[in-house]
Amino acid sequence: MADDASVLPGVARAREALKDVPHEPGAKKPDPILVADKVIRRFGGLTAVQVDHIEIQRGAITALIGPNGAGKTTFFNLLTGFDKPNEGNWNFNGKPLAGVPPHKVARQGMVRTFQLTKALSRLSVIDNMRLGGTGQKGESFWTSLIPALWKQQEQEITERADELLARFKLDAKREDFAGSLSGGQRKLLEMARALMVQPDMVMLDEPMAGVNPALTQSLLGHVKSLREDGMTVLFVEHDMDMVRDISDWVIVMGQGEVIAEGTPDTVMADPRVIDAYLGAHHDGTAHDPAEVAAETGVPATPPAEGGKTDE
Ligand SMILES: Nc1ncnc2c1ncn2[C@@H]1O[C@H](COP(=O)(O)OP(=O)(O)OP(=O)(O)O)[C@@H](O)[C@H]1O
Repeated sequence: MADDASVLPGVARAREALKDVPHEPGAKKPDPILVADKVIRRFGGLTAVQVDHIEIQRGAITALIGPNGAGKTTFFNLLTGFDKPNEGNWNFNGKPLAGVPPHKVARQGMVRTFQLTKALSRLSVIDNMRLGGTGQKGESFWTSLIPALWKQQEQEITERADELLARFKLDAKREDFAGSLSGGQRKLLEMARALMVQPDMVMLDEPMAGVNPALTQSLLGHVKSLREDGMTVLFVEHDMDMVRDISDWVIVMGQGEVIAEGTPDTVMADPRVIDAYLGAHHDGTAHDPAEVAAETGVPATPPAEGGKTDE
């Protein structure tokens, strides 16, 4: 667990709330912001997602991990309305969200970022931010008809965008094309843009991918600050250092299902998790367990008895 657990109130709150939750797939949480049931997504003969039950604790940082192809991104796409399940239901803040399109999901307070950033490269940084602010909670048809109202709203959107750019240290890049930013700066821009809708929950798909080490700490700091601001964070990540550093809870997917849940330490020592990571490499390509361990942070040594070896 991170050392800061004793100093940051958001961390202490989240960990206290989760301390008696059983370490088992589908575990019930004391105050879930998101509850999903029997979510299935098939692509032809392949069942990419088959999640029986999942709960995400409000105000905590939850990591969703699992080997390549486990269904993490597909599950994100389903929850946020970018894809449709064959079956399944989920509630966010007590309201059913299945079948709701992405912009309405965002209005309900659930936003996401993408593995490959979606910043519009030929728009300036500030315009990317402003776009993130359209369709806000409270914006109505009538507002759009009355110039004084939409001008006021436009001004509020720009003010909020500038505040966020300052917070994410992108204010110096305000007028630059988003396309000129580094990979890490784009990740920051995407996170900042997601906050334009003042969400309750932020879903980050591989926030560390392509980020150079100079920006890593800053990105981690921003994710932690979301929790301190009372937001819920759910993120997909392969970087196990990041998972260990910032997560209050970890959910593991393997072949579309939730196979384990718990605190970072217990999950990473769980034989089922180690198996899933090593098993995922039983695909005909040669993989050295040590290499897998280096990539995933999951120890290379399989359990002494009954564990799979990567032969
Ligand atoms: N649009 C699609 N059409 C067909 N198959 C798909 C589609 N999207 C995903 N899949 C398949 O569904 C499975 C789950 O993929 P998904 O991208 O959700 O996994 P993931 O856990 O996010 O992997 P990664 O960590 O590599 O991003 C994979 O076998 C993938 O090939």
